[in-house]
Amino acid sequence: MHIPAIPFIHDAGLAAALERRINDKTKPQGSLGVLERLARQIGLIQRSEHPAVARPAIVVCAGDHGVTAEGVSAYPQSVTWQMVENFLAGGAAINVFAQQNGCALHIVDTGVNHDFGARAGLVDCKVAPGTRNFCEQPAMTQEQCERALQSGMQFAASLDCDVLGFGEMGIGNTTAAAAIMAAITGAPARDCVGAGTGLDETGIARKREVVERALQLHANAREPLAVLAAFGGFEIAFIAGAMLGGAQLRKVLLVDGFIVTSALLVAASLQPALLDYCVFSHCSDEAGHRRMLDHLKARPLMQLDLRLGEGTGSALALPLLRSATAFLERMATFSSASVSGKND
Ligand SMILES: O=C(O)c1ccc[n+]([C@@H]2O[C@H](COP(=O)([O-])O)[C@@H](O)[C@H]2O)c1
Ligand SMILES: Cc1cc2nc[nH]c2cc1C
Repeated sequence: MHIPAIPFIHDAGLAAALERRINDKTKPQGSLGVLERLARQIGLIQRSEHPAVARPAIVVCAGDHGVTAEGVSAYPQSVTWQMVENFLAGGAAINVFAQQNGCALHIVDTGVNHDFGARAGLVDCKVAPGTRNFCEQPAMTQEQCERALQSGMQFAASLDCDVLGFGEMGIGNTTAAAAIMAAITGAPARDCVGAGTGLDETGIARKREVVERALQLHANAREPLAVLAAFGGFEIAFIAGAMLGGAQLRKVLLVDGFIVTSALLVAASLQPALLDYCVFSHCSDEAGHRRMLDHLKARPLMQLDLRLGEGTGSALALPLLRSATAFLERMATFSSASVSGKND
C-alpha cells in the first residue's frame, strides 16, 4: 500500500528566526525550558514564527480484540461498546478534559463488537466486529489492516485542526500493544506486559505467557505492517494511519499513552520523519510505556500516573502547548520592555 511521504520539518532559516524570537523575550536564556523546545517544534511544524494552537482535536478510536478470549483483561469485552456509548453521552473522562480545554472530540468505531446503528456523533469506520484471537491466527488480514490504516489517513485529512491528539478505547488492547512493542523493539515480553486495566500478578503472568506464545506463532511477522496485522487492533492501525495523514498535512501530533505509542512504533518504523511531528503528552503508569518512549528517544511532558487511555493525557497537555505558543506571541522583548540584557 502507498505510505505518504512526510515532509521534513527542518528549516535552518526559520529555526534561527524562532531562536532569536525566543531569546529576545524578557527571561534568562533557556529559562522556559521545555516550553521553549515546544515553541520551536510547533513553529517548525507550522512553518511559522507565530505558531498557534487554535483548533485542537482529539480522535478517540475504539476497537475490540479477539485476544480477550485468553483472559488478558480485568474487564469484559462489552465495556468497549458501553464506553463508546458513554463517550457519545459526554460522560467519560476524555469528554470532561476535552471540553475543559476547548478541544474538539471525535469518536470513531474502527472495529467494535457491537452494532451501534447509524448514530449522530459516531464516525463509522468499522472494519470488522473485533479482531481475531492472535494466539490462533493473525489478528487481521492484510486487507483489513490496510483498510484501517487508509481510513485513519483519510479521516485525519478531513479534519480542520492544527493539533491532532489521539486516544483509544478497547478492552484487551494493552495485550496487542505489548505484542507490537516486543515485535518491533525486540524487548522481551516481560518488559512489555503490564497490568492494563488492573490485572493482579497471576493475570499479568498469564498475559505474558499469551504474548510469548503469540510472538512464537507470528515469528515470521517482521515488517511493520506484518506486525500490525499479526497483533492488531483496528484502532491501533487507524491511529497509525491518522498519524501519517496528519503529519503529511503538517499537524502537531499529540501522543497519549501505551496503546497510542504502540501505533506510533508502527507508523514511525514506516516513516521515521513522523517523530518530528510528535509531542509526547505523558508517561503512562502502564509498565512498558517508559521503555517504549525510551526506544523512540521521546521525552514526555508529564508523568501523572495516568493509565486510562481515551486521549486523556493528550487533552491534559493542551494547556502546556498553548503556553508555549502564548509566551512566544505575547511576552515583551528586552527592548520593548526596556529590560537590560545579559552582561556582556
Ligand atoms: O493509555 C494507557 O497507557 C493505558 C494503560 C492501561 C489501560 N488503558 C486502557 O485500558 C484498556 C485496555 O486495558 P486492558 O487491560 O483491557 O488491555 C483500553 O481501553 C485502554 O484505553 C490505557
Ligand atoms: C471503565 C473503563 C473505561 C476506560 N477508558 C479507557 N479504557 C477503559 C477501560 C475501562 C474498564
